[in-house]
Amino acid sequence: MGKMETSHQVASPHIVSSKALIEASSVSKEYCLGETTVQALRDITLRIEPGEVVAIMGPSGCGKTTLLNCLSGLDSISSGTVKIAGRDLRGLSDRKLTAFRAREMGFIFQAYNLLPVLNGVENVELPMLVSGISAREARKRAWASIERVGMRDRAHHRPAELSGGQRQRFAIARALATHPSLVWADEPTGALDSQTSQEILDLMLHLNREEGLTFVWVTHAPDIAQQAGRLITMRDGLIETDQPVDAHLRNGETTDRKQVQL
Ligand SMILES: Nc1ncnc2c1ncn2[C@@H]1O[C@H](COP(=O)(O)OP(=O)(O)OP(=O)(O)O)[C@@H](O)[C@H]1O
Repeated sequence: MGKMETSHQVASPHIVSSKALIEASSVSKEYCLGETTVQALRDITLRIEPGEVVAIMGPSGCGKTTLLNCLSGLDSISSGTVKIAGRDLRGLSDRKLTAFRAREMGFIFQAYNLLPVLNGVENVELPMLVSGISAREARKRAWASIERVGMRDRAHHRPAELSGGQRQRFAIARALATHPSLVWADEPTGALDSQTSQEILDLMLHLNREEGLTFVWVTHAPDIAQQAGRLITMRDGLIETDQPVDAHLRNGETTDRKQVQL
């Protein structure tokens, strides 16, 4: 499969591809714990277009991370269908799914997930080396990606020598290095102070505007969610609301950033 043809051309919300980037139909997920079954997702149907920034909020345990894991193919679903760029994930073998994910999606986590013994550039290139890209090409792409997040002068530092915001920039560089069209972010600023958190959000929003990258954020924070283009709220494994975020909220024209309520 070639690259998603939507990359780099859909920063404007006015350009809507006829093909959804993410299409979930009646997705359910159950976890079996001995005699007990946890119904983590119940019949979720959802469509996300290329170029969107979507925030998912909801109380602890409502299924946000499970939804992200199931939509991205990190976890299997119990029933339903998930298609990414028209590709049904269940039709892929484990090996093909891993390769598809590595090529087409980036992941950002609250805990950065950088390896402490590697410096910044080595952390960024590692997943590419693992997925079989040549050392020379991986290094080239890693530097290009580090450039995009403004971390060139920190690239030879190990994570312990970096601030939280700088670590997250390297994690974003790692997520972007394969030029995915879609980036999943689970509490991407959860470990950061509010100013650094805003810088990381601004970076992601810039990448969305300038390069058409699609972002799905899982977050607890209303002030982050209201900077997305669309807000999905969940409760008990269900989608409770799904609506655009008002433009005036998104542009920060209000002083009350708590207006997005669960
Ligand atoms: N691997 C697992 N095995 C069993 N149950 C699980 C597993 N992962 C999640 N669950 C359960 O599924 C439900 C949804 O969990 P999930 O982590 O998706 O919630 P969340 O909304 O992301 O929560 P939080 O905001 O606290 O991170 C919870 O009841 C949780 O206990």
